[in-house]
Amino acid sequence: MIEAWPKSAAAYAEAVKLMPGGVNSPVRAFKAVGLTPPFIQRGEGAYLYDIDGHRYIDYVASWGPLILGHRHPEVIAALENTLHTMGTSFGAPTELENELAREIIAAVPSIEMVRLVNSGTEATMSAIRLARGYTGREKVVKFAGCYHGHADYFLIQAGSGALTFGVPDSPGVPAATAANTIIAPYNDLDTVEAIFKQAGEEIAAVIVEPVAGNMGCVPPQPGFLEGLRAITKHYGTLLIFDEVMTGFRVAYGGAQGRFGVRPDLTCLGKIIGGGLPVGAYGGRREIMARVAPGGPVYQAGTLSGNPLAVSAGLATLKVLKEPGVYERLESLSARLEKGLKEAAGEAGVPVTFNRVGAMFTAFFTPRPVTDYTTATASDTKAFAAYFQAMLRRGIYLAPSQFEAAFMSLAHTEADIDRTVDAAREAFREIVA
Ligand SMILES: N[C@H](C=O)CCC(=O)O
Repeated sequence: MIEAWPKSAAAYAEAVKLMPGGVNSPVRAFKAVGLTPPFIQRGEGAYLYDIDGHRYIDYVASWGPLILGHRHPEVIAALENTLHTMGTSFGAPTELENELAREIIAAVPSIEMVRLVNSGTEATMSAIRLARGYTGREKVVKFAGCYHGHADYFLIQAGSGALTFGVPDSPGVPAATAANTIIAPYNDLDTVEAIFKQAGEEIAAVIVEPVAGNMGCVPPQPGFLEGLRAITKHYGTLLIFDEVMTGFRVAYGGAQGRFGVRPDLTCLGKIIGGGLPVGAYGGRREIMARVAPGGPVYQAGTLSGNPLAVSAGLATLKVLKEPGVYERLESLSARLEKGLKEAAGEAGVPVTFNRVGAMFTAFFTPRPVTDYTTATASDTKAFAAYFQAMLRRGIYLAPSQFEAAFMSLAHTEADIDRTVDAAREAFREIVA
């Protein structure tokens, strides 16, 4: 049992003087769980080590990219090789970029051409600009609780850190910009149909997380993605899947591979950079051909396609293509799901467990969680108590109820069983 984090507390006290909230991304501040964060010294496999000498079983995985675990030997070898034989960045084409583009196009069913960028936010921003440029329309439909990065027109009923900190509609977003974003409840096709009946000819794109991960993990109801595909096709609107989280995670071909629905554009990030900053957007050739310099829709980036991120991504995808990888992730995740459900049940804690493959969330509510309203009904105080109890037992969860957790290939059955034992105690502690 971990009792104290004196070195982390000192580091955090200094950090808050240097950076807003002491962090470079809000959720890292641990405010929603009533703690200050442990400062990380290093990662190894499924484990994180903090500067106070504690080890944690990590279910954050740097918010998803580290599906192989920390410091995977093949990723490290690829990075070392690139560093020693190539360098860090040229701002000029490399064959490595061709290789990653080929790999993405082969894997993701709807992508015929792809552009690499530096983050998921860049990918979604660029996809929206392209959709607007392609259709000549301005309005965009997004779903309450979905998070597509922090561009102005996405910070409207946004999930993730924005929801965690109670700013799903951020100050600083011009009203005129917000007016072009139309919000619908996730998994609610009737509302989407009604929106299209009213304004269908003005809507450039519907953007959706095909499995929502930024209000906690919320799977699409049967028919939801298919319905979006049919409606958007009917109105000449582009369907954009934000697969920054789900790409190469819920299946090698992402959610579109798993559910068999093809969007017009897809946004990627996280796993395709193997833990380095990356993003990508891609889709049908005739749409992507509108991107500069082939077409008029402008988008650029100094570090886009840099060899380090690309080689870490390629090494990661190479391992993910090995036989049995997704079956292994499924079996580990199912074992954890079963154990946590049993532990919560034994303690009498009402928990709803949502999971798609190796991404999942335990919501502190007895009712099904299918959208923003049902996700935000989760008892965040109970979650915070559970989070603290788990952290003290060496289990590192996302410090917010409104984030998905991630399994990696580095986790073992023993790690899962240790996590379930910790959860059994944690559930008992929070009802005591
Ligand atoms: N849900 C976010 C990204 O996917 C969490 C990362 C962050 O906000 O720092």
